[in-house]
Amino acid sequence: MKIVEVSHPLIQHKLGLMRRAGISTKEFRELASEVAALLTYEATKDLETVEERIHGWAGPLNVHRIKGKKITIVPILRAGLGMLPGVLDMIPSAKVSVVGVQRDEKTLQPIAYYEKLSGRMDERIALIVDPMLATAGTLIAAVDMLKAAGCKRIKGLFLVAAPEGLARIEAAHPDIEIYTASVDERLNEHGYILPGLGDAGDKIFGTKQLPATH
Ligand SMILES: O=P(O)(O)OC[C@H]1O[C@H](OP(=O)(O)OP(=O)(O)O)[C@H](O)[C@@H]1O
Ligand SMILES: O=c1cc[nH]c(=O)[nH]1
Ligand SMILES: [Mg+2]
Repeated sequence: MKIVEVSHPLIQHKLGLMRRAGISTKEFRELASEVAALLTYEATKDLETVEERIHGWAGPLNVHRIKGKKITIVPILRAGLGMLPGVLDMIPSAKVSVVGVQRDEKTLQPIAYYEKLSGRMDERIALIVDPMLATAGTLIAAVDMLKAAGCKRIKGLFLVAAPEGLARIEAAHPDIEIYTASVDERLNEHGYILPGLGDAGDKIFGTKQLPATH
């Protein structure tokens, strides 16, 4: 399976900022989107283009445009929405297919609860976006949905991935490609990535439950 850990200095710098304890919702959100844009640049390097003859300011010339039905971005609710603006900045005309999968906090099993896909999924490249690839239960459920809809070419963009999850997705769906800003050390006993980012969804949406002060 193609796994690309994108070690560009800009990505590493921004990911380092995201790892600080106490980061604000605003800053985490901005950085998630910025890293997503940079991961998109890397993940779309191999897109095929076709030549087209146009009239330029100094006369006719050949230019390149992306071939075929192009891309559908697939944010996994909720946290994947935090990466969507950055991906759309790079591919403004992309269709968006929304998938809802939530991990049961006790069993860590994925629960699929929503699906609204673009048309002609069989002709599109799907770019799944989700900040965290932990046990990979969520990703496997999302890829199952996309393949059931006819999707043949799937890439996943993650801010951070755990080695355990990468091994599981490779066993389940070796034909997809993974792009991540970091392959971290491991999962803890609650299925959180270490050193990781903590709960990415809570940080993007500002829903972190603070301990009671009385
Ligand atoms: O690889 P896994 O072990 O399945 O875990 C990763 C999933 O967990 C988080 O979502 P969460 O279930 O917290 O939902 P949320 O986005 O609504 O917060 C994260 O955004 C991934 O979707
Ligand atoms: O570390 C993790 C694992 C799953 N979901 C998160 O938000 N963070
Ligand atoms: Mg969450």
